[in-house]
Amino acid sequence: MTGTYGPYSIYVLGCEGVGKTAIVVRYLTKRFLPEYCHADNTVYERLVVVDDKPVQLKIHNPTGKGMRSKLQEKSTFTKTDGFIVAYDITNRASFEGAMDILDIIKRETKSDRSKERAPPTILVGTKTDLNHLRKVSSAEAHRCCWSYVCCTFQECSAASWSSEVEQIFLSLIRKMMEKNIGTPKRRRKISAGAMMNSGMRPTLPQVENLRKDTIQRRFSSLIAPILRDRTSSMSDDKVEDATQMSHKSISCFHSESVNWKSCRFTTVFWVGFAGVTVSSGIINKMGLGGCYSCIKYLMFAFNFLFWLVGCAILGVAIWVRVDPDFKKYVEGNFEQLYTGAYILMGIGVLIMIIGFLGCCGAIKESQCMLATFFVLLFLIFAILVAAGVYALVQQDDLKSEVNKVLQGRVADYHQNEGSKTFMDNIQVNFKCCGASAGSGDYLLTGVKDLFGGNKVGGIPETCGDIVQQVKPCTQQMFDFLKEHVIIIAGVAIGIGVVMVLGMTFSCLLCCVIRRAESHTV
Ligand SMILES: Nc1nc2c(ncn2[C@@H]2O[C@H](COP(=O)(O)OP(=O)(O)OP(=O)(O)O)[C@@H](O)[C@H]2O)c(=O)[nH]1
Repeated sequence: MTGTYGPYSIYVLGCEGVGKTAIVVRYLTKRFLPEYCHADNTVYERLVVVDDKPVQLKIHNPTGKGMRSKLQEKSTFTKTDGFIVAYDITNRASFEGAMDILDIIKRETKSDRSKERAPPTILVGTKTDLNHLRKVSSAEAHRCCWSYVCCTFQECSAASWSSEVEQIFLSLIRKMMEKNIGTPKRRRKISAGAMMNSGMRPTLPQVENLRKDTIQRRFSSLIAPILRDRTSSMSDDKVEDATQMSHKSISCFHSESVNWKSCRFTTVFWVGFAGVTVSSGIINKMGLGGCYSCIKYLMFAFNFLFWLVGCAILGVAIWVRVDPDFKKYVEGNFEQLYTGAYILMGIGVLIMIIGFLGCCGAIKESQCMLATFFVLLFLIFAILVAAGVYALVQQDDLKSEVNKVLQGRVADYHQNEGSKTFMDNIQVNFKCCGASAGSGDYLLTGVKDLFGGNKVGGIPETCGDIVQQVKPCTQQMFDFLKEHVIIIAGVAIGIGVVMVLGMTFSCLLCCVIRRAESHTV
């Protein structure tokens, strides 16, 4: 490090509430506080290192209130080396305000300096974590920025990424250094001692005060309702104790030199409190930020898959209904399969509709679509749970129904080719015979002979050997289900979890959208 560059004077300008303080504090402390209280025209002085060179900065952060009149002061432009002009991407008026400020900078700096000496300016779109509420596109801001001398454009979120904010300051500082403002004429080597004497401290008293102020204000507003709530059932002297303790703890922060030892217990308490309140505040103010986008795209991907599954089910159902080979097997024998195909078509279409609502609802951030998605998913979930419970409770009824169907097919086995194919398939696949009495079921079947007697049709070959012949198909089929109950339960739980996740995400997304909308109004 050869010497210190600067001091460079940077003005951070923009309308009220666009997040000027947030980006300055983010750059200087790498932190984001959801609320800031600061005096007008706060100046932060800091020594930073850029590309191995020490650079002294003076960052001016006037409040957005009455920005126009502040810009009438000529000194703002003559003594400034670089500008950051901020607007809130979710607030169009703040963008127009930023354009006005750029106009004023353009006008004022042209009269003071040559074009080449115009101070580097960065137009910054803030709060990109609220992208879903964006009112100013990056392309438009880029276009507008081009018409100003030495103006570049960047976007950032002080709430989410400190690196974006750092990049903004770094590029501005580099530009100021490139322009040689402050070097070598204004460059001076500043020793640590000289720095202390001149009042330029590497620490940040303003930021410390700001943080202390913010914490105090937040604590005061927090403690009031809590104390009110906690003390409502206390005796008078206990109320007095509690009030004194809270005052004592707050006064720890008020005192000029904080005596951490004497405030040990209360400090621990408040630090915990601060953690909870600051993090909940961040979540509230950020509209969930990156997490929100993550849920949004997860929701989209999940529902796109859901939609594809719906398409596949519909496709299979249509194929079952129209395929000529399948028709040969089904017609006259197992017409119920067609009913099944129609049911599958309905399920496929329903899944496609739900997937479509979920996809569009997530991408378009439509509360209406997301709510419909939630209601439909909830209905299906309820129906499936009810059907599952019914199947478990009414197992015996179900068994007798299946048995009836099989007995009908066994009775028809020797007369109807369809019933024969049907039973043969079941008997081969489940290694069983007949419906409820094994091969005995076939002894009662057959066609009447010429003399009117019962002609025994015989036991089908597909009933296999003597061991298989004693296994009735109804029992075998239910045993199969019992053996595979873990897999069936796993699949059912998997489907349930996916549905519950879908419902939770859609609810969460709806809440975030609603909260973010109310946050910007
Ligand atoms: N979601 C989100 N909120 C932000 C961001 N930056 C600032 N805010 C919020 O915007 C509000 C205003 O931020 P400030 O930094 O005080 O804005 P300012 O431009 O300094 O305001 P003035 O000094 O009044 O002109 C605060 O509630 C911040 O929490 C951001 O990147 N994302």
